[in-house]
Amino acid sequence: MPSTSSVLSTYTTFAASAMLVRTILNEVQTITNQFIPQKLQDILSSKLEGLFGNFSDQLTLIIEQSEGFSVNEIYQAAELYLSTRITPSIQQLRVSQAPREKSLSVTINEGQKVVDTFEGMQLTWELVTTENQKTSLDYDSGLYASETAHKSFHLSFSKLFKDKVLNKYLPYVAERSKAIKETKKAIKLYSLAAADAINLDHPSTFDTLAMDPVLKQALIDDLDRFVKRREFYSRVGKAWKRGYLLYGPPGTGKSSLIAAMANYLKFDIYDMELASLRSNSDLRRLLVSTGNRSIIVIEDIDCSIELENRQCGGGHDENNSQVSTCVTLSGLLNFVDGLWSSCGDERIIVFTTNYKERLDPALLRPGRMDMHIHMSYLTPSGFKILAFNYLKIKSHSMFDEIEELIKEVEVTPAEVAEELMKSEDADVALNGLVDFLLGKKEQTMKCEEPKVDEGTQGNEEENESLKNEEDCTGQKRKNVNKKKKNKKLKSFSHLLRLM
Ligand SMILES: Nc1ncnc2c1ncn2[C@@H]1O[C@H](COP(=O)(O)OP(=O)(O)OP(=O)(O)O)[C@@H](O)[C@H]1O
Ligand SMILES: [Mg+2]
Repeated sequence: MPSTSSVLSTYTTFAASAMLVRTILNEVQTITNQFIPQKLQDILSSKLEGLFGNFSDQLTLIIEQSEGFSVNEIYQAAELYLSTRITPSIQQLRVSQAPREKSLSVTINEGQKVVDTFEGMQLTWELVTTENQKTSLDYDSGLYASETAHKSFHLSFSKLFKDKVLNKYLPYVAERSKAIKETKKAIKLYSLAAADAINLDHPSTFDTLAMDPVLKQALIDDLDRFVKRREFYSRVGKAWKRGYLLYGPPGTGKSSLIAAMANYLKFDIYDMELASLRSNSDLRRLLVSTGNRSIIVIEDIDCSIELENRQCGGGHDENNSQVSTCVTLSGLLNFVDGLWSSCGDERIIVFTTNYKERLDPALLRPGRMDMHIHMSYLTPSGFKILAFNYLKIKSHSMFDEIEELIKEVEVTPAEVAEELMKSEDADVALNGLVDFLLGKKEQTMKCEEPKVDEGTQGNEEENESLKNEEDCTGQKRKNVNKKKKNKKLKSFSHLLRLM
């Protein structure tokens, strides 16, 4: 067995020769810079690197922006981390500000190097862009190619530190980026409609949300438990995921609740518009591309699944092979059960619907969605929250009257919010709200007039009464359908963009 000193001396000799080779390479570089055209220089230097590369004491880790279709979490972490490691030696920075972003985002530009130190190691980061990389997407219908610029970070350091970089430094970068993200509060909203994510700038929080206080607390506790239980999930062999089904009439705050959850957890939101996906494989591709610590939202699940019946069908692509043209329920369930479990960590999925009863029982089976949350019409305690949100008042002489009316009529938080926004003067706004509620009560009473007793009334009157009832239910249905129709155009992200 070689003695420690002989190993050391062999290593010293090796390191010395590596340094010598480096010096020679640098010299050659200086000479070639002066006399040889750039193209030839590149070829020569790559050949020389190839010849002597093995002697280099440097190791370079390539961190690609994406691996296949999935995002590379460490790339994203590095990008965020490096934005806090800008040193005076850097000559170019990339600065941007998206329309809804509050602050500038600063990143290093391609070709720029950032030198970082960590526990006695020196590490060099470089952003490298490769243009025109061909990507083939495997849709059910076949392949198609696209040309994209592909980015990667090259992280170089001494070969001696390989283990330390992999086991300590990179986890540190990931941890730091998580912390930076929390302080930046930059929650991203990804959707199919927009190529780039936008910052979620939705003001909804649990404090501003009017919902049953017990249910609200139960949900907050559930979320707290979920994010703390990394070890628990791995110990019991369960994927670290949680599913919520939000159901209730339009305007009761389902979308607002999702924004409140994202703001609370600092999770990004992925808005999946099932209607714009062509097939289950589109869905798979999209899901795999979602990041950790995110909320995946599928709004109006009843409408999305309805699509299956109306629009699903076979078709043929140019190669005459069968293609499916929509996402199916089973595709979705597969994802909830299986694929979902195998991609990533710390994810929440939220389905919303106006009609829980219309959902396929398969979706509601225990275990699929962990919590079913009913967003109901406004309650007196919910009204107090809205009054405080919109008018900054905690009490008012009209509160009792309003609360009584709220108990009698079905009114959504959205309707009340709209009334409260009409004036900054509390008296005016609350008076307007009372008129609105009285109008609603009158309409409800008209619709609920008792049915005539058989035999005591003439047929004509009976028919009139039935007609009246039909009008009311018909009207109710019509209203919901009208809202739904508008909603077809309105995804979660669309809604936020309009705000
Ligand atoms: N529970 C609530 N608390 C506070 N504000 C609410 C609540 N519900 C609705 N609002 C107000 O009404 C607006 C519309 O509500 P939201 O979009 O969250 O309803 P929704 O339940 O998602 O409706 P839909 O079923 O039509 O998608 C919100 O932007 C908010 O201003
Ligand atoms: Mg909604």
